Amino acid sequence: MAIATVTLNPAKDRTVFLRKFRPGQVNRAEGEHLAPGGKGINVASFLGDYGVREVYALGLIGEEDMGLFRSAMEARGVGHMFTPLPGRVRENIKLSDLAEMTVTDVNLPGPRWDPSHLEALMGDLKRCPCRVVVISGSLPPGCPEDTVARLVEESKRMGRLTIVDTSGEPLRLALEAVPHGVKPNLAELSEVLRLPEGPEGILQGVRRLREMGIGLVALSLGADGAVLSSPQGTVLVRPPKVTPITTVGAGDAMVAAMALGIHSSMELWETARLACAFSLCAITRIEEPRVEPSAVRDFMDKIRISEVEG
Ligand SMILES: O=P(O)(O)OC[C@@]1(O)O[C@H](CO)[C@@H](O)[C@@H]1O
Repeated sequence: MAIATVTLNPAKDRTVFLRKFRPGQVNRAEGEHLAPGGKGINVASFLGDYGVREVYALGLIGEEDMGLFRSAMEARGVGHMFTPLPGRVRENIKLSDLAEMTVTDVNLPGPRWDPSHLEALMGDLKRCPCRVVVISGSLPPGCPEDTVARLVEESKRMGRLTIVDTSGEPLRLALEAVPHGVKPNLAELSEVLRLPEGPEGILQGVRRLREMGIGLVALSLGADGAVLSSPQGTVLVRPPKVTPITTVGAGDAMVAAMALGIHSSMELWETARLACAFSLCAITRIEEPRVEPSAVRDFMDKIRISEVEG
């Protein structure tokens, strides 16, 4: 049985490399890179890059860009069941400052949709022969805020295990539907749970998610790594120092590893190590394939894991 990813608001990511980003001034680019993206699309791509078979990408795709998204999936052996929308997919701009090693995201809202498109996507999800469903990213304008929660409930009714990666009110509502897994970053979780600052906030956030009944929690902490928690315990996973080329997709790579961990019944520590290695691959390489098995193996040896009092 397969892993499916659902992207309600995909994007074409245009990364623009700048020697130094100067807000309010004329910036001349050193180069650019354009790739089909959106959180669930990235998760499916990374799984395909890693050689996972039986991955399906589902989502609402502007029909003028359908060819680009289909061929990106096919090149990685990823199946697709895309619902066409009129027009194009939004283009998100990622300003990569090579001096500071930071990325400034300018994410557009995305195209209009109507309820019939969502029903079509629900139909595809029902037909998709999957066991794990990843629902990732923002919602297009006007899409009801409980859409992710509805997808979680529907998937659970079909006996599937869901992972959610979204933010704001859609995340709060999705948590009430109790997905199997969730991967917020600290800012996203603090916004929803109103956590205290510092290490206490991190541990409290993880504990509260687990108390809600969520089986696998991954709280991403940027360059500091991540805390992962399941009934097997709670671990802090720390990456080695690397020079990132982009941060776009770092969280999606972590979600891809979580999906694989759940799908293959991995131990918590194994999932944590894989999640960190996937993420390191995604930030150190922008050309495809971004998550190569040999690079994952190399990073795995350099990652430190410690148990944390949950
Ligand atoms: O606007 P959203 O849906 O929250 O995020 C969209 C996005 O920033 O997420 C991916 C990286 O995680 C990119 O491919 C894409 O541009």
